[in-house]
Amino acid sequence: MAGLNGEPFLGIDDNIEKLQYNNNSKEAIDKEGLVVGIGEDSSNNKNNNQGGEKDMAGNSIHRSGSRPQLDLSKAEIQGNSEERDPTILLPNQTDDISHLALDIGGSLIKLVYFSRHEDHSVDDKRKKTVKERFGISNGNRRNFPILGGRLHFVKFETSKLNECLDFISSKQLHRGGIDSHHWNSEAPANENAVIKATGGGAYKFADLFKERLGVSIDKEDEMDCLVAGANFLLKAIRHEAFTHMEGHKEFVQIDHNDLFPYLLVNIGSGVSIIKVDGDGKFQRVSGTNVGGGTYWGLGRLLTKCKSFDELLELSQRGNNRTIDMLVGDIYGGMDYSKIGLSASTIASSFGKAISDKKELQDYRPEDISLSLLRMISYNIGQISYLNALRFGLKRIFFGGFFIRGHAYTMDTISFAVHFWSKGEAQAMFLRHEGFLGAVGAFMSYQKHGLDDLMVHHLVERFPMGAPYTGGKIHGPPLGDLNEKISWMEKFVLKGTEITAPVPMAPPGTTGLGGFEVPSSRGATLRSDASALNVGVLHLVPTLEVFPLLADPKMYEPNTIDLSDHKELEYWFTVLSEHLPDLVDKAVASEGGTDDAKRRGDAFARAFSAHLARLMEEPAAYGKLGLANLLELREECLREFQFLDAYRSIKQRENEASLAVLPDLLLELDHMDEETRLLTLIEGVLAANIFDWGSRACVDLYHKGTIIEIYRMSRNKMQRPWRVDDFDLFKEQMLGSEGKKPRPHKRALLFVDNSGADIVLGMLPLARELLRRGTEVVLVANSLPALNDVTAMELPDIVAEAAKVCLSLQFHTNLLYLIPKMEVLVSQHCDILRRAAEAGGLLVDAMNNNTLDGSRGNSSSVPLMVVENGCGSPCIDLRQVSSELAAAAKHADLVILEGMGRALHTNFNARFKCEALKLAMVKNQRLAEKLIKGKIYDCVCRYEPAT
Ligand SMILES: Nc1ncnc2c1ncn2[C@@H]1O[C@H](COP(=O)(O)OP(=O)(O)O)[C@@H](O)[C@H]1O
Ligand SMILES: CC(C)(COP(=O)(O)O)[C@@H](O)C(=O)NCCC(=O)O
Ligand SMILES: [Mn+2]
Repeated sequence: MAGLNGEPFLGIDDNIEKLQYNNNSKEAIDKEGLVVGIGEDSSNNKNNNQGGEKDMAGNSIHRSGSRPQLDLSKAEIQGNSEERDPTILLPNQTDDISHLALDIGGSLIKLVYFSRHEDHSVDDKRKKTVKERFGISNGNRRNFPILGGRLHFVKFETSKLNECLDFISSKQLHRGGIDSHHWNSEAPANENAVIKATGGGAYKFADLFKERLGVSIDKEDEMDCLVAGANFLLKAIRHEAFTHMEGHKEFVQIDHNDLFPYLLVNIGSGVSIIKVDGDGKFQRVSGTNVGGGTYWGLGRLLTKCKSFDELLELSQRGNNRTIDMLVGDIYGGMDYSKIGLSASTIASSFGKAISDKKELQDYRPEDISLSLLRMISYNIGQISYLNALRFGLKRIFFGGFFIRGHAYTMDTISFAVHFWSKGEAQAMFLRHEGFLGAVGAFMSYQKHGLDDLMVHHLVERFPMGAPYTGGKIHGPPLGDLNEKISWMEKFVLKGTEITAPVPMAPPGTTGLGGFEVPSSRGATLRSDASALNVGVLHLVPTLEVFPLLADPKMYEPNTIDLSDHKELEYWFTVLSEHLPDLVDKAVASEGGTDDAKRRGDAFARAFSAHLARLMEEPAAYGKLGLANLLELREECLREFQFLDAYRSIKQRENEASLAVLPDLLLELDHMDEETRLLTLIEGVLAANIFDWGSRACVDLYHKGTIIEIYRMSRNKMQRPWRVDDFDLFKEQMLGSEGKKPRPHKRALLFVDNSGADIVLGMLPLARELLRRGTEVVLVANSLPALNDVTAMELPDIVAEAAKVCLSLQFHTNLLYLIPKMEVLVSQHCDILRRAAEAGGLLVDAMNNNTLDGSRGNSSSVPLMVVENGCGSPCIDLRQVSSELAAAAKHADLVILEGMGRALHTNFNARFKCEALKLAMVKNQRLAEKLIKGKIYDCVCRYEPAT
């Protein structure tokens, strides 16, 4: 069979080396015109497919029965009431809802505010068809304004209330938010605007709020709010709670059904100790007046520090032995081992200050600060333990801003709890430490329905520039991109502040109740502004857990453990080295303008800053996996408005691949079933080489045209592959000993890259499944990531593929050469078109292109496209789109393709149905680690249903 340029298309080519290294000649380029390369593309085809419909799926964490959630009066069904979930109109459900809640404490004001997503989602034909087919409707979308938005966390010093008021006013948060579409600057201020607030300041400053902002404060009980906030965060945020012992931070998986009872210790200015038995069920069992205010207040007097952070920073260079009286001081350097006290145990905090003839100025402020910090932390830990003991509680969660993510503080508290409970009780900390009350106040808005959200509905993102607005203000993303870029530019001049490490306390305990001095790693404490441990919470109620996961509770998306520091270092280097090239592509994708260059620079700085931050503190943003890093990079690009950096590369590769698709299909159709299946799988593996995220591959692309590289890759496809379950898969598909198995009912194909990968790899495989009578659902990204194909792009690609196949029927040259092919062609070339039509993919694209005029063959099994809900090269199957979840319901085969989706993530995932994982390993280290192989080895892993 003749392929491109008369060469056998799939046949073994013994000139691999030549193709690989010598064929980048001008001639080769001109002949095929298909050189893989960077192209400038000034087209502004920005596909932003974010946001979308909300489907509450009916699962809820908790509903507090007494709270009216919706005003249902005069509700009526809109449209067809026969529909499964018809749209319900709620005329009396008002949207005049406040988007802000406050916790005004003795030291700090905490703000939680909401901003709406800009809804760019277009309900294109594909989406409509998918919705109809899978019975997804907007009807059960709860009409809550809170759905499809973001929660931001900000704090101010209470003494600077004016800054806080300015902030609220500048963002118009008391009026619904300046970035909300529903707010209109011309609209008159709502006379009756009310904002929920808790903490003493809600009483103390109510008049000031009325005066300055014209809003009334609706006061919520502080304890109610603390508990509601803690319960929500513990249930809804995956990596909220962690332990911190001897410098080691570990996230704790909270079992939602086994959360209560627990002890909540909130260390603010003062300390509240609360026994929590359930939602809204709690009792404040104790407290202490020796808390965060004590440390800051006493510390300020004794050291003359100007800020809390300065005081904390001092402690890192302190030595408490100069001030504290140790057991050894009393026992002449010996342990008091009979009662388990080492010589270094503090017998009396500040005890040495009595015997010395020294004055305050004779002590180092560093030592004073450390002594004080240790005294207060240890004391709180001990009191907490005693209360846990009183009620037989094993778990103690610590919140409040006294903790401030500071390693030594947490280690001291943990030590006290561990020591006194003899390891029976466990101290845990919360990432949103000081925001519990504010979150609780926000939840007290009856209409937000926040407490219906579950873990998989929330996505936390860490936008750059988030905490840097207006100097001292911490938390919110800079609204305006320009502002953000300027900030990034200024930051470069300022040096390394943002990347300054958070000191980690090294192992320093004696195990006997003593505590050594923390030897700080960084000389400075990371300024609070850059201690970005809390991101922006995106509320995406359409997300669902992939229903085919065998055991969602045990599921861990990441394959590689980045808690191994060597591993972390390696991947950081890979990502850093890839950055210049990525910036080039991104800038080119936006036309290479000055504005694009400026954004490109800012993106590079922002992403580098993230990397530096995570290198110092890998768990800063929650548990870190490779998938998170790769997603962070894509998010960061989007933040600087690079919506599709590889747009033109993808286009070029698609065109090149579509041009040779007919030849490939003809060859395939000429084969017997068994050879064809093997050739198809080979094809998928070979075409996975087109990966612009892999350094090695990108180097390769400079050595040949797309088709040359594809051929070379194919020719290297010798079995057995490094992981080779092909025979098992073949048996499932074709049977053995004459027994034909039933074809799969529906296959989900998680596709990866554009170009050859989708066109010459996955589409032919899809076509084979369709030919066998299996419905095929192509699962593709919702948003661009590297050169991955998106769900939005797929219908056009499928339409083009169907078109070129169809043209085959009229390819007289071919028919002349192989007369028998005529029959074959007319039987099979139509498969893609008919299936795509049945799947609703061709409505627009193919209207005028059907050559034989026959349309709408509904007897064909459908080929469909669903979006996966993500914009990353990897996929976390705990958070997928409702489309995908719906499509999965009747699927009995899952095919995951590519390194990101089948290796970095999901390599170990188990499914309720059969699964095939296909990828080429395009990274030497991963090949060694994962499959004890080498770069360009292939994985074909088949797993029966579990
Ligand atoms: N930037 C800061 N300014 C003042 N205090 C801070 C700061 N960061 C952390 N803290 C500590 O946090 C405590 C306040 O914690 P928080 O949970 O906000 O309680 P409150 O509601 O009483 O203000 C302070 O007493 C202090 O110990
Ligand atoms: C980002 C990727 C997972 C994409 O691979 P794909 O899923 O397209 O097969 C991969 O390119 C990757 O891991 N790149 C970094 C490693 C490297 O440059 O070698
Ligand atoms: Mn990819």
